[in-house]
Amino acid sequence: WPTNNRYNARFSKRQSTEDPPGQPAAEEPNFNEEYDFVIAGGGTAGLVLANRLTESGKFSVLCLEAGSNPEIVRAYESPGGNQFIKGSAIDWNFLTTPQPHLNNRTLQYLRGKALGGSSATNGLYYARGSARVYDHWVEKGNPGWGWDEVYPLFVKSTTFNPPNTPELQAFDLDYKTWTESAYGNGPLELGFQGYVPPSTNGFIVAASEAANIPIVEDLNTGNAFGIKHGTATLNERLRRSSSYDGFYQQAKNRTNLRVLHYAPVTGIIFGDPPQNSTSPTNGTANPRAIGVSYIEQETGLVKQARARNEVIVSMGAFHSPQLLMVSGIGPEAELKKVGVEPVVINENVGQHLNDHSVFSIMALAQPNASTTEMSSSPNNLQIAQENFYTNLTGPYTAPSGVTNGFQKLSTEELQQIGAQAVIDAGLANQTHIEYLFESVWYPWIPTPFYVPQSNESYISVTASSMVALSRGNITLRTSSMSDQPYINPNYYADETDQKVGIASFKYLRQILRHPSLAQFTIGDNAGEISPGSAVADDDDDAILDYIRANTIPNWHASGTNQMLPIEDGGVVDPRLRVYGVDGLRVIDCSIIPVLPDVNILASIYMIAEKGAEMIKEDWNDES
Ligand SMILES: Cc1cc2nc3c(=O)[nH]c(=O)nc-3n(C[C@H](O)[C@H](O)[C@H](O)COP(=O)(O)OP(=O)(O)OC[C@H]3O[C@@H](n4cnc5c(N)ncnc54)[C@H](O)[C@@H]3O)c2cc1C
Repeated sequence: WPTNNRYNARFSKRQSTEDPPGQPAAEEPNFNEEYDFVIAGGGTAGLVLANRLTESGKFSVLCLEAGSNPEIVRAYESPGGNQFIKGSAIDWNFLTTPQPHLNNRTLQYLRGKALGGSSATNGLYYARGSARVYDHWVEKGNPGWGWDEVYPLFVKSTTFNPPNTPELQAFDLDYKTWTESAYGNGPLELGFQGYVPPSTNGFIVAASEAANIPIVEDLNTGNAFGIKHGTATLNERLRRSSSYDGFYQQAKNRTNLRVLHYAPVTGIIFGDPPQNSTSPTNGTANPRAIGVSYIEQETGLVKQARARNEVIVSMGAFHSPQLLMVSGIGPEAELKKVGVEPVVINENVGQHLNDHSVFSIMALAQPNASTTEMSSSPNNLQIAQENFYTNLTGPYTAPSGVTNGFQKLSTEELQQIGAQAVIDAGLANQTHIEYLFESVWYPWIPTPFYVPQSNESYISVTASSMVALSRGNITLRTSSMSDQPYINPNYYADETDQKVGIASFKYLRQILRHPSLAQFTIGDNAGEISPGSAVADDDDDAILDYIRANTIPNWHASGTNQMLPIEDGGVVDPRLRVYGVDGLRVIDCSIIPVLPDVNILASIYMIAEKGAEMIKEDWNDES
């Protein structure tokens, strides 16, 4: 990867005798502060790192977060309040580019903008992938990331709260099972949602019988194939446990940790390491990241923070590649487009965006089988909130859906539906489709077939391919971090994704029509109103049209700084170091080389735990 000397020309410290006669000395960064590590982004991964890197006391750490404290949108803490985060001050409110394979629709893309990042705003569902997922990462060129190596880190992050208190025991406990040894005593608290309507258990039985998904004790022990009530990031008072609530609260009073919110990072600074540096990469010819610039929004002042050891970028799948690119690390044409002088050309930065997406079938439901009514009037919401805050009862104690089942298709079935490419990609031996139950109308958009009415109740059954092969990208709008990048997930570009989508639609119908679930619906065809009878069971073209009209993200964007050999599309090596640069790692969802076969939050906690462990090894912290 070619480099140039921009970092030297702009920022290197030079002896005045070395400067050519008559030339001014090179501009030096005016560092305001100095730490061992500077973490750009105080989200899910960023706050795990902030905690782990300061626990022994050996290092000082600055962590910079663009957003606020999440408590400015208090609804973030409650399961029922999840519906009020979308469009609020703790979300980035991104839009994708028009999606060519989804009728050119522009999609809302949610992303947490606060300490805790997306762990403070997400759907609360916690799941580890199949062992095969991580072993696959190793096969792709990432030693050290196999299931046996990463499983202890999944365990380390978490504490499981059994439903032991009188309040939790008052809820229906069917299918709320767990394997005790799968959890440790870490800062991230897990437990079960509270109230769920009876249709939720109906869904579990229906999915197990109609889609051949076994009812299991736990999905977090290396076999993600099965169904039960999901583990949720909730404490025993059913308040959200995010990286802000767990990892940050545990570490915030340490004198060697400084965490700033309202402090957006604007660029990475390159230059020489400090003279007494003991960097493991000291003396290489690579440019070296020595700090970051940021805006301290509360004073309006621009600051530059020096990182004696390393800069760690943890800004998520969209902003992390954007920061690399505006700082000079990225595809040549992309940097040229906005006039950024290259530091390291790497064509892979911002590419290979991989995401899961969802679509649903909606049915008219009996009011007590749905939680739609809770949100249908301010009065109902007030009652639900009061019940939650005073005695931990009622529908506000649960998000509208964290009961998910994961289906594994046989090799024969994959071939029969036209998904040989899934097998070829090494994804045969994992789960293939996630089925989700929502006790409301979901996704929240109307479809071409039905507009949700304020006086009706709904349930939705949702499918998400866990083997999405389509790839999109993140590209620059301008050279400034103040402007959102272009986000193109490119859903359904790959024809195999279309085949898997059609197959999963057919299973959704079978699940909805199964008597265990259909009994809670109103009307013909198990209450199906979207798409309803206009789309016949065997009309694949009409099914695909429906999917194109109804798909939204499942919020698992990843891969834009893949951990892979550089010749295979990589941006970081297996120790999460950016190729061609010293003193710079990326540790967040952007490094994922192959998406897990479940929702990805648990894997981000694991990646951050592993990143912290590797940094401590490299900098001789033996704690
Ligand atoms: C709405 C939603 C629902 C989801 N539901 C689930 C779920 O139920 N289960 C599941 O497993 N996964 C879910 N996910 C996915 C999961 O939460 C994310 O993949 C994960 O939290 C990402 O972690 P991260 O550390 O990579 O990024 P984030 O947690 O997003 O952190 C990135 C941080 O960087 C900050 N940042 C950005 N730019 C700058 C800048 N210039 N300077 C400083 N800071 C900056 C951001 O504000 C943010 O705090 C969901 C995601 C969303 C958005």
